[in-house]
Amino acid sequence: SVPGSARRDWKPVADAVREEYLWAWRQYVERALGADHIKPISGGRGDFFVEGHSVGLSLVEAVDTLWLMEADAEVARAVQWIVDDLDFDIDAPFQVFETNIRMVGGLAAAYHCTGDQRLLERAKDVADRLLPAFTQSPTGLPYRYVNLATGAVSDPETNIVEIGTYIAEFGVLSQWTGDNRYYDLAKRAMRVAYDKRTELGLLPHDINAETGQWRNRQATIGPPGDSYYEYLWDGYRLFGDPELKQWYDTLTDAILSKQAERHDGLLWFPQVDAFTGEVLSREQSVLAGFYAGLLAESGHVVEGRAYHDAFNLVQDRFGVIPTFVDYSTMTATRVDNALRPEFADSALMLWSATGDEVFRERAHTHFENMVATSKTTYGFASLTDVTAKPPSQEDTCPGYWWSEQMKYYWLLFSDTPRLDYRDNYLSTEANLLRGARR
Ligand SMILES: O=C1NC[C@H](CO)[C@@H](O)[C@@H]1O
Ligand SMILES: [Ca+2]
Repeated sequence: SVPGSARRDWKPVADAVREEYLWAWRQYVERALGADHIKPISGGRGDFFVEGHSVGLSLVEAVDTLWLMEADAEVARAVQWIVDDLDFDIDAPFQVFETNIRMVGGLAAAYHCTGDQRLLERAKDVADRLLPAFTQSPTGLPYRYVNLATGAVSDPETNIVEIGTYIAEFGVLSQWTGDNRYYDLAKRAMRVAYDKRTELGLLPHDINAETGQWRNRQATIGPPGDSYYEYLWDGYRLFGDPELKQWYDTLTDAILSKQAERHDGLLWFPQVDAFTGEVLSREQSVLAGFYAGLLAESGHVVEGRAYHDAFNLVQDRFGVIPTFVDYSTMTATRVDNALRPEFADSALMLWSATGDEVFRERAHTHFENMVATSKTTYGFASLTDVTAKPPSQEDTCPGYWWSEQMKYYWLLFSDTPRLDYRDNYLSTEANLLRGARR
C-alpha cells in the first residue's frame, strides 16, 4: 500500500458523492415517492417488477446507503413509507431472483442498519411469498416467477443465476428468525446445479427447473452465470459452510484453468463450451467485471488484479464501459450502459483486499465519468450509446443505482464510522448484511 504521506485526501470526493446522492433522493421523494423508479429526464414514475404495482423499489434499495451516509432524517422518511405503504399482497407474478436480491435484501439491510424489527418482518413477509417457487419445484430448482398473493408458480426455463442467488439473503433470515427453511432451500438449489457440473468441472448457464436438464452448452462468468459463483463464496464467508467453499473452489479451479485466457497481456474470461472447453465467444459483459473482486476476496488476488486491469483499459478507452466489448478487437458490440456498477463493485473489493490506492483512483474516474454523462434534470440516467458525443441518455434510472455504485464510492472515500471495514458483507445488490456499526 501507499505510504501515508502520499495518500490523497479523499474527503472532498466523499462529500461530492453524498451531495449528489441526497440531491437525487430529494428529486425522488418530491416526484416519485413510492414508485419503483423515478424517470430522471421527465421526472415521471416507473414500475419495475409489475406494471401498475410499484413496491417502492428505489426507496427500499436506498435505505442502507442513506444510513451509511448518516442521512438519518431521510432514513426515517423511507422507513415510514415502508411501514405505512409497502404491501406485498399483490395478485401478480414477481420474478423470484430480482425480488430476492432487491426487496428481501433491501429490507434485510435496512433492518441490519436500523435495528427496526418492523423491517425484518417485511423482509420475512416477502421472502415467505417467494418460497412456493422452491417448494413447488420437483427438483428443488426454483421457478422463475411466483404470484405474491396466490403462490402460483411459473416459468421453469431458468438459469444458474436465478436458481442460485439466494443464500446470502435467505441465510441471514434463517439466522435472524431461527427458521432454517430459508437457508436449506437456497443451498439445496445450489447443490442441484453443482452436482450437474461437466467432466471439465464447468457449468452451462441455462437449466430447466422441472426436469433438471441443462438447456444450453455455454459456460460464462458473466450473466446469467455470475452471481451463482459469487454466492457460493458468499455463503461460505457469511455462514462458514465448508461444502459451499468446496463447491466454489472446485468450480473456480476449473474456470481459472479452462475458461481464462491471456490476450495482449491481459486476462479475460471468454464464453466456452462447458463440455469441450471450446471458446464460443470473446465478448465480455460489463457485468462480468464483478468477478475481479470475487477472485481477489476469495484468495486469487493476482488474477483479480489482472482482470480489473483489463476492464480499466476498457474504461480508459470508452470513458463509460459499454455493455459488451469484444476483447479480441477491443470494439463495443453493445454500446449502451444502464448505469452498471460492477467496475466500482470490484474496485471496492480489490481495495479492501490489497489497500492499493490505484483502485480508489479507478473508482474515482468511474464516479466522475458517471456524473459527467448520466446526471440530468431529476437524477441519473442510463445511457443508450456511450460512444456518442455526448453519450445519449434514456429516461430511466435502475433501482440498483440507489444501492450500488454510490454506496461503493461512499465506502471507498468516506471512511465512515458506520461500517466495520474489517468485517462486513455486501450482497450482489450491495445490501449491507453484516458490519453495520450503530
Ligand atoms: O447482481 C446484479 N446484477 C445486475 C444488476 C447490476 O448490473 C444488479 O441487480 C446486481 O448487481
Ligand atoms: Ca452484483
